[in-house]
Amino acid sequence: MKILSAPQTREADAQTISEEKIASEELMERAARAFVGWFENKFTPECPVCIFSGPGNNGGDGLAVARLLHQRLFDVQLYLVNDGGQTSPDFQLNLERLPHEVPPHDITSKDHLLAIPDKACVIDALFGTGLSRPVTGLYADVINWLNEYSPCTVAIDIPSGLYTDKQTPAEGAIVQAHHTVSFELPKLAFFLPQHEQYVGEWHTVPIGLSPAYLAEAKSNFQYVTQKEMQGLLKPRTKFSHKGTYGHALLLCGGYGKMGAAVLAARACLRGGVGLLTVQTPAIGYDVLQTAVPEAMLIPDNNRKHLSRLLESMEKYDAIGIGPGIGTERLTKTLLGQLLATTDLPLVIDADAINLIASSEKLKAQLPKGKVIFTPHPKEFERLVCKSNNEYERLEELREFCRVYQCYMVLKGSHSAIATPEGDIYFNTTGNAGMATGGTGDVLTGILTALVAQGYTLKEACLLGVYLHGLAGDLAKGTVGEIALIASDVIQHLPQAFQQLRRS
Ligand SMILES: NC(=O)C1=CN([C@@H]2O[C@H](COP(=O)(O)OP(=O)(O)OC[C@H]3O[C@@H](n4cnc5c(N)ncnc54)[C@H](O)[C@@H]3O)[C@@H](O)[C@H]2O)[C@@H](O)CC1
Ligand SMILES: Nc1ncnc2c1ncn2[C@@H]1O[C@H](COP(=O)(O)OP(=O)(O)O)[C@@H](O)[C@H]1O
Ligand SMILES: [K+]
Repeated sequence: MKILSAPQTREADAQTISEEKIASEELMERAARAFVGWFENKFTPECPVCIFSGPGNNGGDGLAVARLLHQRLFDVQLYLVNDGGQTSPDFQLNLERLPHEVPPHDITSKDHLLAIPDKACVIDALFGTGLSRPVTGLYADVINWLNEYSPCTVAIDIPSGLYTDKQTPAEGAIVQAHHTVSFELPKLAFFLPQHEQYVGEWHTVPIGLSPAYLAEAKSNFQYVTQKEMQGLLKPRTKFSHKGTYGHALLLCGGYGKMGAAVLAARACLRGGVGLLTVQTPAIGYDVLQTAVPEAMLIPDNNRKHLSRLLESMEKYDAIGIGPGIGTERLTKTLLGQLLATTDLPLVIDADAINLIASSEKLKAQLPKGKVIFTPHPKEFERLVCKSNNEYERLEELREFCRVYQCYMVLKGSHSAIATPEGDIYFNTTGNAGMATGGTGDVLTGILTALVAQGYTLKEACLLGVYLHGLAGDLAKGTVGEIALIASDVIQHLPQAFQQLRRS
């Protein structure tokens, strides 16, 4: 699903209004109703509501929400914050529609701010996507005060003060919301870790924006939905056999890190691969044969580290390399030989990324259109560069994938999947329980399995990252976030496949 920029959001609103031949106030009413529908599911009328409206249409939403919540028996206090600027026509209209039981209180100085009741919910309707400069002055005073005293803040559309799709200047105040309820689509800002403290949990509510506009809009940024992923999942056919589902080769494990190989191998098998061969250092032989009996094993000549490239790779369909391999010279040489000689698709993770990051020669050998990198932010920094902020990092991610014609999964809360064409897809599954050693090795196994089964590299990235997060979410359902370990993710992968198939 596309993520729109702030100007595109305005265009989408305008096109909807013109196609449906409705007044803009009607779209605002729809938006307010959608917000109130969400709000009523979350809060009961016992909870007092304090609404802070700014001068534009976001403020107008706040006014319409005040009227609708009052009709639904909520106790509403309404504050109009204005430093003397003009208000929008739809703001004015909704001001006139307010029932007399909801008298607006003007806030033109911070001295006008009144204490917020203990159990109240604050609705932030100061600014939305029309924010045109960093928030300072009176508005910043109100925002700072809310951030200090509001027990619970719900932002309409976007936390006030936060830029929709670019870096917010440091001097601007930003609302720290507990929930953000965005109209129709999430904003790019919601996917970036630096904004967690502002956005809180985000939700979207449909307001019926023009499907034609959404279909035609050009955006390099998308987010992954369950429906799209369901469409990618290939069925297993009746007369298929293990050869149908590909033969994966994993090069992984090292002294003290055989667990990484076990996790990657188990995940690869649970990822549906037909056959799996694992090449590990010789000390891993017993470990793997015992822990993963379904996998075939090729012990390396070297006891502790991978050192020898297999003579023939013909029978394999995909190679995954990296988990637990370390950064020994021998292993670096092997990696160089692999990059120079193979024409198989490669999933490159962990120390294999670090080895490539340390060598321009290895970078130059990367085969075009054949590689998926799966760095976490630190590995990304080594492989690509350090960034000043997360918008810059997204641009560097796109540029790297364009130059090297590779795919990359930049792992995190919303892992970003980048393609050589310059598109970035944000994942929407997963949870903080997955922030534990070994979950990345599991992802490498899953991606290698999907590529070996014939999914394109892009499909494998999208589907693999989604399923990995979904398995993590299902694991959270049984063991919770705190105790979750990487093996739990593998254990819930079967359920993740089944859930996606059924949904
Ligand atoms: N018809 C529409 O266009 C719809 C708009 N909707 C709402 O409208 C919002 C966008 O409304 P607007 O475009 O009116 O913009 P906003 O309400 O976000 O803000 C614009 C107003 O704030 C002022 N302003 C901007 N930055 C400021 C700053 N840093 N300090 C002080 N004043 C500042 C502008 O001069 C203008 O008066 C959306 O986020 C959404 O909440 C929804 O009601 C859906 C329909
Ligand atoms: N807060 C989080 N929310 C969702 N997913 C997360 C979170 N933290 C980590 N993950 C996921 O867990 C995995 C961690 O990978 P990585 O850091 O490489 O771990 P390791 O190297 O220990 O295997 C990634 O797929 C990442 O997206
Ligand atoms: K807002």
